[in-house]
Amino acid sequence: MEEEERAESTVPSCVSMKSDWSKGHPLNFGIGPQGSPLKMDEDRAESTVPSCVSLKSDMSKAGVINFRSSEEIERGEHILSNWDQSAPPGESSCSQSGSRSGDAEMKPKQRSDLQEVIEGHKMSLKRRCEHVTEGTHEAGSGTLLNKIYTELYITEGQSEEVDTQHEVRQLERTSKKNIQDTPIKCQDIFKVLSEQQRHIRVVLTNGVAGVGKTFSVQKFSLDWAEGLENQDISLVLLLSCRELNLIRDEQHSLLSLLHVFHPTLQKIRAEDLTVWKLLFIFDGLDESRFSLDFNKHQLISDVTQVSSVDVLLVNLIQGNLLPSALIWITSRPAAAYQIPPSCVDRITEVRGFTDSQKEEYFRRRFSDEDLSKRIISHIKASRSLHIMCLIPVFCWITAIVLEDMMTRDQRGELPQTLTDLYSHFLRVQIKRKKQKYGGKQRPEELTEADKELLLKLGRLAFEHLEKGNIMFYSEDLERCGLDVSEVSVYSGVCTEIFKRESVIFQKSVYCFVHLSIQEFLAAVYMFHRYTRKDTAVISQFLEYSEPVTSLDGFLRRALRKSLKSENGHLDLFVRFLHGLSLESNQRILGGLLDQMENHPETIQKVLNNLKEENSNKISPDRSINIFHCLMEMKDQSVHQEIQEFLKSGEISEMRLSEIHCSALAYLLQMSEEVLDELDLQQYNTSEEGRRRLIPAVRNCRKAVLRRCGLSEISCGSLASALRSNPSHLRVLDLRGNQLEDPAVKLLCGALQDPLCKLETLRSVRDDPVLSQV
Ligand SMILES: Nc1ncnc2c1ncn2[C@@H]1O[C@H](COP(=O)(O)OP(=O)(O)OP(=O)(O)O)[C@@H](O)[C@H]1O
Repeated sequence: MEEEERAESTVPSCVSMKSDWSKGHPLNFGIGPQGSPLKMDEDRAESTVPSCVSLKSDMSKAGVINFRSSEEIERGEHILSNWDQSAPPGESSCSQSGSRSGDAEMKPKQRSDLQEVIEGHKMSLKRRCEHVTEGTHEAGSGTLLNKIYTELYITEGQSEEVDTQHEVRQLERTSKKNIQDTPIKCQDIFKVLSEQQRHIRVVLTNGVAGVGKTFSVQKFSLDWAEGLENQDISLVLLLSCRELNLIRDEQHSLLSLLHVFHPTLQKIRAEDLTVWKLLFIFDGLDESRFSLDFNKHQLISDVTQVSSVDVLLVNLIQGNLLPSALIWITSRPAAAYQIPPSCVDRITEVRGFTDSQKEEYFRRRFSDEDLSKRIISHIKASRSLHIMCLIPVFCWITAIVLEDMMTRDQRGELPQTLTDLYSHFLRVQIKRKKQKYGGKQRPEELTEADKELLLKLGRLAFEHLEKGNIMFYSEDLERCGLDVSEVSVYSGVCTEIFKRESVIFQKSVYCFVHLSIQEFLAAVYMFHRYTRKDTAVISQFLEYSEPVTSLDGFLRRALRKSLKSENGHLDLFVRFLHGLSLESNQRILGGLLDQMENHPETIQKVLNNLKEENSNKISPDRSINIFHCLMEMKDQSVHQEIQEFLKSGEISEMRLSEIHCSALAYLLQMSEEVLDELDLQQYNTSEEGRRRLIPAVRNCRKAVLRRCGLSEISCGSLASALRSNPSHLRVLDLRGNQLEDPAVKLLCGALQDPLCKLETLRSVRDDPVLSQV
């Protein structure tokens, strides 16, 4: 890959998910001249495209958790400790722990037994947290967390509106969050840091997919288990929500639940729990399949009282059960609303890596200093990659791909789009598998058996993506024709694609290492079905009975289906699907997909369809994904035209199509400059085009949306913009719109939100409700 080439690299971005995965904005805003709506820094003038991330996924890819049986633990792991129960002074913020109050009444034998239990637990927790599956070449040999763990940028407070939108968009917005919130270190998460703060009992940590929430709780737990931090806490009890799902239908007491998930604690008695200072960590609330009802539930205050898991959780969080226990919940933003703010003493947000932390990550990851330097300079040269690397999981994927490209003899072009990046990623995984097993073919070549296996994984990925599932059981695998033992071998080798997550009660749970990988494999599978003319699968997916015969027809219907999804769970998938239609990406996949001979006219048709797609009934926020699909197909025309438009400074001169408006909305929204005024009437475009500009309201001080024919759907977008944080909007002019009741309700809700900082609202004259707000 040539240096020059890289500096020009464009695209995108990426990731999704329920994902709430990501935020980059690689688009080139640098060119706003004086008088254009944007004022931009010169050094950004060369930047190109966007980035992005998605994922609802709810899967993080931290280490495999192996629950060991209590017999195992009893057999060999009693550590007679010299652990000092007296906590180092000043470590904790928790005034009400009462943690050791019962110790005085304990007999020495009892106390030493308990110390033993705690030491055993520490050892087991250490074992669980010290290795992660990140980037390992060898099956089963996880990397040491401490070797690769890089400090993350975590802040106190919440910067983004909590909504249920797709993670891709959340990530995209994240990239421009202002960096003025107070940073907080992971180990200080329960500490009182200012005089205004009171005792911190419940902490809620938000963050988009892949941003490092699981890594943070693992690091916190490891430091505690190794005796380094937070030693005033007697027991750290790490419970991942995806594992709690496994006992969703069972009845448990809090005590028996702990025995199930932490067999080392078998000897613990109910009274121990009430006198010790405990910390419960619930990692990945977004992955939980139970619904927490804080208003109406059974009251539980006894750790031996049996109930359902969700009721136990609600009582713990509300403080009815073990009121002095500390609670740390992590979640993607879309699910965090489940916890009422009144129960939460501190909200933090993991925001990923700052620029210097990104570099630190690559330095830690590669012992070869020269290689890490080259990788860092490559990433810096490509604005889109650099922005994507704000999210650690993309650092990881980028590191794997670039390491491979740079250590290979023949060097290809640096990945420009997400599909490029993920295709390379899959190819590297395949190669690793080959290197491990040897074989006659060149490492890149796939055997028929490999293809078959990957496509079955793709089917699993697709079928469950549609249903919103990210965890699978053996039965699910079998239903897709996957042999569980085969998958174990495969996942053992390609640990970065698919893994066995945990084993509880002899039941294995599997998942893809990240939702974006599930989305990518799902797209590979669907594209393969298309090339094989599998009308049954295609029609079922598209919910369309007529056979789809052309590539452009297939992609158009897939796009429409994705736009219909309320939470955008197919957005990244459909972006990948468009990217996979390019021969260049099919080639990277080394024969996994049948190489299609696409006539340039067909590709042109697909591009035209994207540019002309009518999104009348689609939220303007969602319409931006159409522009991302275009970028995924490496079509720069719309992007360039918008750059020209911004450069010209004559905003009312050029006629803007709807896709131009989505591109512009994206650029304005992601710009680091806040626009003084956005007046939709100034743009020479259709009514629909004007509506597509609404997402840009997020990044301006005054928005004039007069006579725009605002519908309920566009008001939904507007309401979300009003709630965004930081909120720049002070003046909103809505005159000349006939708003229906549901639209007014949406706006009223947003106007009452504490995040909304609006000072002046010029509303519809004959809409008394809105004018009163
Ligand atoms: N602090 C860190 N240092 C180094 N790598 C990190 C760090 N945080 C995250 N990563 C990388 O990003 C990946 C995803 O991180 P993690 O699983 O913690 O994200 P998450 O926020 O829990 O995501 P999800 O919401 O999808 O579960 C990790 O497997 C690792 O490769």
